[in-house]
Amino acid sequence: MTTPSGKIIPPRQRKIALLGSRSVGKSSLTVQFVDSHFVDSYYPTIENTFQKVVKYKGQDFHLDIIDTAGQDEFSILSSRHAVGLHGWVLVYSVSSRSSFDMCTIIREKILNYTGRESVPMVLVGNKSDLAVQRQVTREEGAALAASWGMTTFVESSARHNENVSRIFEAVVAQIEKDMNPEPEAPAKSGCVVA
Ligand SMILES: Nc1nc2c(ncn2[C@@H]2O[C@H](COP(=O)(O)OP(=O)(O)OP(=O)(O)O)[C@@H](O)[C@H]2O)c(=O)[nH]1
Repeated sequence: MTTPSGKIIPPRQRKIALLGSRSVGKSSLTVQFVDSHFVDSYYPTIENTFQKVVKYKGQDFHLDIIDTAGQDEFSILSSRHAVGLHGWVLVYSVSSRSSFDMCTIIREKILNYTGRESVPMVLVGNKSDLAVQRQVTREEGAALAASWGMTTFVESSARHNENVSRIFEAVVAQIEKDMNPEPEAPAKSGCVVA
């Protein structure tokens, strides 16, 4: 990419991790985003890294997307999933109350590792197509995201490719905001719900 004056703008490298309980759809969201298809079968992930180039505000971003193993309350979050990363996607399934509760635990661990009060992060309620099995309302998801000061909350369906790219756009936007804060911008309250 070049500026109007011909100067080459190098792509920005950004590292993002998807974290959440087992079987919430972390791999499915990643594969849908990177390879545009849905995998119906379930293979527990150990860890995979995917690459994709996205454009945000005219700038190319090379994303390293780390699809992590599902967490439970006893798993020890690896420092590799907290330190040296730029952004995080916390995923739960709207059909699993325990996976929703797990997001709070994982967020605490990330904040502890990074020593920060907030980090670029997007909360995602996946499997929004499972209407009958729903255990967590959209309002509860949005309220949790807002209580953490997040500006975006996304409900997605990897199965139907709904709001999948929005998740990654939102996390890139959060990262850029975090790295280039606008001191003059008036503080906005509220959370955009997708
Ligand atoms: N109905 C529905 N099923 C989904 C959706 N996303 C994932 N699944 C299914 O849920 C199961 C688990 O999906 P994965 O993507 O493997 O979940 P994961 O979070 O990566 O699982 P771990 O590797 O154990 O952490 C698979 O059978 C998927 O087909 C979705 O949006 N809707």
